[in-house]
Amino acid sequence: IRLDSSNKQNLDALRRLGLGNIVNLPLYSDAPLSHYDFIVAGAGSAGCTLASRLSENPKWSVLLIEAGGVENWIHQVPVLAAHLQSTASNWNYRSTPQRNACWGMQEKKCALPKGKVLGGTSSINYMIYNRGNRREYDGWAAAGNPGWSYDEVLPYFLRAENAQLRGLEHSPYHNHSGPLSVEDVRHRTQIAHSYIRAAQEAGHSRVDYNGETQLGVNYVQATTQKGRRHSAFRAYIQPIRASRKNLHIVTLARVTRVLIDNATKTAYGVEFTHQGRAYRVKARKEVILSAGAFNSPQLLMLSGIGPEDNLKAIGIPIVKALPVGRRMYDHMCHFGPTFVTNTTGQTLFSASIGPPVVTDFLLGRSDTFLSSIGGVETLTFIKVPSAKTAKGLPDIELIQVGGSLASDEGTALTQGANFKAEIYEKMYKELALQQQDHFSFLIMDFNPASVGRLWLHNRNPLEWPRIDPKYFSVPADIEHLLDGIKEALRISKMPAMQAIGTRLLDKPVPGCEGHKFASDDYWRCSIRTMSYTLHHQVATCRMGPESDPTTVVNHQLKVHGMRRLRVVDISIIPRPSTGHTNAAAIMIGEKAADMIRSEWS
Ligand SMILES: Cc1cc2nc3c(=O)[nH]c(=O)nc-3n(C[C@H](O)[C@H](O)[C@H](O)COP(=O)(O)OP(=O)(O)OC[C@H]3O[C@@H](n4cnc5c(N)ncnc54)[C@H](O)[C@@H]3O)c2cc1C
Repeated sequence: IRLDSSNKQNLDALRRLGLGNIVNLPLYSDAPLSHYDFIVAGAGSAGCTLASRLSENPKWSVLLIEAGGVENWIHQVPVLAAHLQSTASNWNYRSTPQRNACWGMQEKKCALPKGKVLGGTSSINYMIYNRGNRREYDGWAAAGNPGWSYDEVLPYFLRAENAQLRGLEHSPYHNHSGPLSVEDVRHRTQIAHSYIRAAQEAGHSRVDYNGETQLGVNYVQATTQKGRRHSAFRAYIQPIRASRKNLHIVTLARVTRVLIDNATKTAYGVEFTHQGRAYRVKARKEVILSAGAFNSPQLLMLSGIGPEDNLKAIGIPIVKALPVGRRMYDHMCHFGPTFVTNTTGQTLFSASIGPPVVTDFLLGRSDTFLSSIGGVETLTFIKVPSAKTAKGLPDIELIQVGGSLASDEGTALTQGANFKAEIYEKMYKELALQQQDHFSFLIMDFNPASVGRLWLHNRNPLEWPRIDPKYFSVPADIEHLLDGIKEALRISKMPAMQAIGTRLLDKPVPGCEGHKFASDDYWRCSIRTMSYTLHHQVATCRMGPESDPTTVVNHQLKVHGMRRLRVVDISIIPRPSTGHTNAAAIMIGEKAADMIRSEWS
């Protein structure tokens, strides 16, 4: 951004970046040199982790390039998670119009937010800390990825973690000395306590879902520190920024291409734009793409590495034909059902955030409702009759949230998800007007059969790739969510929930009024309408052996057929995961740092 007062667009961009961000920017914008040992493109969950670990070696120089700015204090207030989606810290992607999903969204386009800030998506996410199931990682290893079994990745989850979790002080599944703070959420509603009891009455055991067994229920674990967001930036970059002279960081800089010697298929640098100037910086050792599940594949394709037909169609010369972006999995959810209760003052409405709460939060109290991670309170991992996953592997997660679109009166959550205004108006507005206590579920499918894809529609590096997740293109995915909804309804009828007068919100979903309310067909319609992704897109640069024609990188995360080029972020995850993806991205950054260290030391 050039500070040109006559340029309205620039001023608008500055306004959206916010004052705190502008104040921080000079601290995180080094003048780039011509050469570094390692160049990391993208400073998100994985990129911050990797750059921080690589620069621990004082003999290595590392350049970290980030398209966005720097976090400010708003990012640190957990309850404001949804609001960050309407700031410049969000790339604000949209899917192509969906045939089978997102009917409740404007133009049937699902919102696909991604973090555009130092810290990446860890700086705008909902802070749920969840690693995934042992069987999942063992499956990665069995598919030709040595080194990625659960026993081999667990040390990297642990290396990252600084857990402050009550009752788990001596668990072998938690570490207390890593950079990333993981805590209990101190603010808990009476509804959450009742729900935990009810889930147990319904037969779900109380578990540490990051421990030995995942199936069961518990309060959420969060990547917060004393009740404030602890992003990859806060954990890995901020603490070492002043002392680590061999780590250079350039913010508001957009990588546009990897420089490749076509004869030897060797990556030797990157091109990027920064403050209106184009730069070429060279890497003595490696170029590493950590630009996330949409932008790492975009950068590969812009550099001539991708599907032949796509690149030919837009006139990019082929360096290496690979199925980049040809697969994309995601965790689609159903937003709802919502239940009202006869409690009072338990559900957070943004209108009730007054000066005393803000003062308490600023003074360091971590149990005010500003520390609530966007309202998420408990997680239940279940197996449903329609899914056919292996024994012990959950297929559905019930994410219980204090509130709904009513919590912020139809503003940030509604806009962030691209919901049509009528969804709030017809279903939720009355709850907001009456300040009626209530809670909702997000029912999430861990193992969807629908496979999406991503491609380039032109050569402009500043334009979005096209993203078609093809949600619910396999009808069985709807049946899994329907089973999940039925389980949520069953738990709502347990004595502990009935003791607080829990009843289903009976306002029909707009567009589904033709079906008998709460019948299976009504829920199927609701699933297609209130489709809400949890933004866990993976596999766009899928990891696997070169003999597998669906893969892009090998088990060392090196791009097949290329030299000195790796991808280190969640785009390498080979199949839909059984966890939320931030912890996995950080684990991937930690593990990649070890692999690179052992290769170059
Ligand atoms: C709204 C939301 C809520 C979520 N909630 C949770 C949650 O509660 N728990 C959880 O575990 N997961 C959650 N996730 C998912 C999780 O946060 C992400 O999967 C994870 O952070 C991805 O890490 P990454 O390193 O792969 O990519 P990112 O963190 O997205 O990092 C990519 C970085 O690269 C930068 N970049 C991209 N292109 C360029 C370029 N051309 N030049 C320079 N820089 C570039 C981006 O700006 C970004 O900073 C959520 C995601 C979203 C969107």
